[in-house]
Amino acid sequence: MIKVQNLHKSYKGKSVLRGLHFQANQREIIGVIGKNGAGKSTFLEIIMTLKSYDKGEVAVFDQDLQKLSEQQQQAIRANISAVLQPTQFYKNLKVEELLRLFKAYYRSDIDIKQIMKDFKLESHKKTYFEKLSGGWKQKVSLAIAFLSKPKLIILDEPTTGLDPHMRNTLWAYITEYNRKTGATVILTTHYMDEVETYCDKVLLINDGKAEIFTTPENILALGYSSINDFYLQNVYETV
Ligand SMILES: Nc1ncnc2c1ncn2[C@@H]1O[C@H](COP(=O)(O)OP(=O)(O)OP(=O)(O)O)[C@@H](O)[C@H]1O
Repeated sequence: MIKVQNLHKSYKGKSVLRGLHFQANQREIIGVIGKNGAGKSTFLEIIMTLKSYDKGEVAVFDQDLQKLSEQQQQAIRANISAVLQPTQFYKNLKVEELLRLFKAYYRSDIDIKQIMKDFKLESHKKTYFEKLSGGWKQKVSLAIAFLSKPKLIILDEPTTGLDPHMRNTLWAYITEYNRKTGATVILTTHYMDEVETYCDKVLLINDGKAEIFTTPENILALGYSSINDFYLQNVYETV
């Protein structure tokens, strides 16, 4: 699905990624972790073809991103979905209307009633998006992301700000969607319990590189009591 070799990216001389290696196969759920500012979002945006990079190779669906025309990049984007940042555009629409709009946009055959049930959105289906709390907005954005039936789904901190029930609902949907469709899911998170419970692999970005890229089981087999314990012992706090 994705192969990244020796990826380098800097912003105005500030080096963020410095030789990152990564690979994602079909059906994998991969958690990307690392300190604030480690470069996780930058990495996801590069894979999504939203950001350029300075050096290295990034292949998505077997195609080298740097060799693609704008049109070919569009074709790749059609198979990727991401959590959309809510914009002004959402403001004057009710939850159900928004979902119907995106269903039409993606020409999706997903049943709106079903997706509202899966994400437990029914009680707010007639609420205007702008009136929802932050967590509910996040949940609706996630439901929209799944509407396009992507082969690759990229989620930047999808559970930040969600209460435990909402986190549970979201993870139930991610794992079920992954099981049913074989889609690959790559997400960033600061919750190490999510990595331990739900992810097939974990990528720790530290000093611009993949400090670790393996299964949570392999990390625990090294003797750590949890992924959180591993993180705290290996990633030094920025002071
Ligand atoms: N457009 C930009 N221009 C300049 N610097 C940027 C830009 N985007 C990100 N950066 C810098 O690059 C570094 C990595 O940012 P990035 O958002 O990728 O980190 P992150 O790991 O996702 O952080 P967090 O966990 O806080 O969300 C940070 O120091 C950030 O300030």
